[in-house]
This record gives sequence, structure tokens and C-alpha cells, in this order.
Amino acid sequence: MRLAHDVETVRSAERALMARLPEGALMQRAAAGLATACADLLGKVYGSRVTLLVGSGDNGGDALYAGARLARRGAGVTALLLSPDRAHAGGLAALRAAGGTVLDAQDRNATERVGRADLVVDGIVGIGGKGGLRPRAAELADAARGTVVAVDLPSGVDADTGEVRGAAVRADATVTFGTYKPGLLIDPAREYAGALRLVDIGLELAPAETGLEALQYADVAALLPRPTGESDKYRRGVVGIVAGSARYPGAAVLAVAGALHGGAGAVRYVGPAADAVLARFPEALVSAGPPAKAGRVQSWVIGPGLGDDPSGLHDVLASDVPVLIDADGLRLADPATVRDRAAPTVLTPHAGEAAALLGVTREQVETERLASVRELAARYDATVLLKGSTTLISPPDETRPARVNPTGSPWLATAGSGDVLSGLTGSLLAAGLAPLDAASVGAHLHGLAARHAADGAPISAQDVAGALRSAWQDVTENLFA
Ligand SMILES: NC(=O)C1=CN([C@@H]2O[C@H](COP(=O)(O)OP(=O)(O)OC[C@H]3O[C@@H](n4cnc5c(N)ncnc54)[C@H](OP(=O)(O)O)[C@@H]3O)[C@@H](O)[C@H]2O)[C@@H](O)CC1
Ligand SMILES: Nc1ncnc2c1ncn2[C@@H]1O[C@H](COP(=O)(O)OP(=O)(O)O)[C@@H](O)[C@H]1O
Ligand SMILES: [K+]
Repeated sequence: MRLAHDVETVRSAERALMARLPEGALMQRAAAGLATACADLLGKVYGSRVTLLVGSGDNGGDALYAGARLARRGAGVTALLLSPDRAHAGGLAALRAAGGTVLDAQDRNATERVGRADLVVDGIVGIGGKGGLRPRAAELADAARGTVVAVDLPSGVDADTGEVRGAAVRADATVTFGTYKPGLLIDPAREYAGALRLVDIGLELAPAETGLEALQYADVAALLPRPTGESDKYRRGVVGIVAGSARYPGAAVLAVAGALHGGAGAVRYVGPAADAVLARFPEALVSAGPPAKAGRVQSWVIGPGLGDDPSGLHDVLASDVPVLIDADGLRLADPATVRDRAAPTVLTPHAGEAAALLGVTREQVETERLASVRELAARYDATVLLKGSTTLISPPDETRPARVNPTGSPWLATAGSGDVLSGLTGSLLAAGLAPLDAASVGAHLHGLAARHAADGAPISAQDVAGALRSAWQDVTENLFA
């Protein structure tokens, strides 16, 4: 599991560790890891040009000490000080002793030093940052033409939420210390961070304290349902799909396609698109409805392509099995009825749907993704999966960590791919996964399937469904990687 911790937790772990170590030891560990990453990015250190953007805090200190290490290996290093009176004194002395140059960031040569650097190191602010970059820092960051490496975080992004409220550094890579910060994994900040590298500086952080987690291959592989000798199709779980309409029969087909690859033993389709579903998937069990008469299921998925027909919703929400609500179902479902359910509910809105449910604008959801998913989970007392470039999943209990899915691909932004995800996740629920696990495993496989299918070229939602098998194989094959 990849863990991200919020700033308060990082600060207290830092205090505990610092109390046991000689002064400055932690910063030396950070700077050593940073210098190694910079050297890897440069390829050849000797003769390279490195410019450090140095703010007033310890983030600038890390940059200065790393700069000193690179200067000792033959790089030409210039530090540009944004707050010359408050720059880290020990770091400055080390850089000067190693032969580096120090300039005031207001110096008329400063912009040019950034522009011709092979590597620009962003040590403007780290976890002590508030709001966007100030004007001079923003100007200098904009002038970078070489590789940009951010120290701990791209300066200007919010470490805890991933919000970007003003100008921020756009990094090719971020070298972060001790643990990931939530903002490195959540959009929009995630887009600013580039490739991530974690440097172990010895911080001790318990998983329970975490604010955010991301499943990795081994976690997903361990959660995937696996049939045994005792399995039969009913024991593996039956997922019921209430989707599609005369106008949108395709949504039903795509949701069933996803469900057939999620590990349930059978897929029951209820609704007006039975002919279309059977034509494509003769293995589906179909009925015209209502859901209560369709036979026993272990989970329901309701919503894709439903249009304005709320008729199935009552039966589904009254059932005692997990229910996943997507698309039109989100608009039609009454929040109080969802909250009062005894069995778990999973909601899977995209940003526009989440905005409508919260009564805010789509832009607000997109800027405050973590707060939005948390708020919806609390309002509906449900597990909520907020779709987007990085999908977020919040359990109903806000004291438990949220999850983020890193496997997505922009090729997934294609009509109907969300229907595949709801069928898939519903199937994982029927197979017995807990709601948070079903949603995060579903998002992981779905994103991976898109990557397998796309391979650099456009894909359709059917292609995503078709690649779910290879995504599943990929995850299980990598179990011991
Ligand atoms: N935690 C750990 O274990 C370790 C942490 N380490 C490192 O320390 C870093 C944290 O250092 P830190 O606490 O000194 O804060 P930091 O981020 O440098 O900012 C400081 C000052 O910046 C200013 N400022 C604020 N916003 C701003 C803005 N938008 N634009 C411009 N300036 C802005 C503000 O001062 P102001 O100018 O407002 O008075 C604030 O006081 C951490 O990220 C990591 O790199 C490692 O060395 C070792 C282990
Ligand atoms: N830029 C992006 N990068 C990665 N994944 C994306 C991006 N945009 C959308 N997605 C994913 O594509 C899917 C689209 O679902 P949705 O919006 O419900 O579409 P539809 O309703 O047409 O099926 C979701 O899984 C979402 O997370
Ligand atoms: K930084």
C-alpha cells in the first residue's frame, strides 16, 4: 500500500525523530536523497548547469545542501535566494564552500540563470507553504527550460488536499521525504508533480494515521476474488444490473460487460434493454423486472442509461445487499433513503454529477476533489467514488483513510467507460469485497485495462471491458514482483 500523510502527521513524526538524532541529520538525509535523484536526472553531473530556487525555509535548506553535493561532483551550481536575509545559513555556507554561486533572486541575471540551467531545483517552499507562488518566484519558475525537480512538493500546491490556488511550479519530477503527501497523489496538484520519488529519511508513521492510501499491485491481487473447489456460480455471487432504457440500451450492455469480468458467478440484467444485452452476452440472465422479482442477487448496480425512470430504485434501495448507484440513478436517489439503508451503498459520480448532488459548481468539485468526495460520503453515509483523472474513493467514516487510484489513463475519458466501471465494481461487491475495496479494486483494474487497451491509441468503452481480463492477469502475475 502506498501511503500519504498530512502535514500535521509528518511534523509530529519529524519532531519525534529529530529528538533522537544529532542536529541537522534529517536535512542531510533529505539532501543526500535529493542530490542522488538530481544526478540520475542529469545523467552526467560534471559540467552540468544547476540552478536552485531557494525560499526562506528548510525546503530551501534541502536544495542548498543538495546543490553543494552536486557542486562537489563538478556541476556549476547557482542558488537564487528569494528571501536573502532568511535563507538557510548552514546550507548557504555549504554551497559556498563547495564552489557554488549565490545570487539574490532580484538580480538582473537571475532569470537567465534559470533559463539556461540543465536542471532547476525548486526549493521555494515545501510543507510550510501557503497559497500560490509569489510573483518573483512565479516568474523564475516560468523561465525554466531544463528539467525541473521539486523538493518535497511542487511549490504552490497544497500538500494536504492537492488544491492549486494560484501559480505553482510544474515539475518533471518530485523528490519527497519520509512519506508521500496527499497533494502529490490528488489532482490538480498531481499533474504538477511529475514522476515521484520517495526518499526514506527514517520517519516512523503508522498506517492508521494516514490521510490517503493507494492500492498497489500486491494489494489488489490479494483482494481479487478467487474461486475454489467449493465454488459454484451462486456462491461466487450474483450481481444484478438495473440499467439502460429504450433510448440508451448501450449503457446496459456496457455495465453487463464490466460485470462479467468482475469475479461474480452470474450477471442478472433487469430492464428494457434485454434484447441488446442478450445479443451481445448470451451468458447474461435477463428479466423485464421489477428487481424484487428478478431472483436473488448479492449486489445491485443501478443507474447507467436509466433515463428518468425511477421505477427500479425503490426495490433496489429496499434490498438487504450492497447497492452501487451511478449516473441517472444518482439524480433519482433520495439521500435520506440511501442513508437509512442497512446494507452498504456505493455512489460513483463524475465531477459534474458530484457537483449537482452537492449543489456547487463542477469547477469547485474539480478544485477541491478530496473535500468533495468526503462531503458526499458523509451526506449519504455511503462509500463514494469520485471519477476523474485521479479517482478518489472515500469510505462513509471520515476518520478512515480515503483512497486514490493512480492507474487511470486520459484515454478513459470516452463515452460509456463509466458504465463498465459500475458493472465491474458491482460484480466485485457481489463476489464479497467490502465497499471500499470493491470500489478501489474496480478503479484500479478499470484504469489498467484502459492502459492495456489503449497502448497509445484511442479506445472505446468496449475495448476497456475487453481488456479487463488482461488487467486482472497483469495484477496477479505481478504479485511477487
Ligand atoms: N518534515 C521533515 O521531516 C523534513 C523536512 N524537511 C524539509 O523542510 C521543509 C519544510 O520546511 P519549513 O517548515 O521551514 O517550511 P518551508 O516549506 O520551507 O516554507 C517556509 C516558509 O516559506 C514561506 N512561504 C509560505 N508560503 C509561501 C509561498 N506561497 N510563497 C513563498 N514563500 C512562502 C513562509 O515564510 P514567509 O515568507 O511567509 O514568512 C514559510 O515560513 C519540508 O518541505 C522539507 O523540504 C527536510 O529537510 C528534512 C525532513
Ligand atoms: N483525464 C482522465 N484521466 C483518467 N481517467 C479519466 C479521465 N477522465 C475521465 N476518466 C475516467 O473515465 C471514466 C468516465 O466515466 P463517466 O464520466 O461516468 O463516463 P460515461 O458516463 O460516459 O460512462 C471514469 O472512470 C473516469 O475516472
Ligand atoms: K518545493
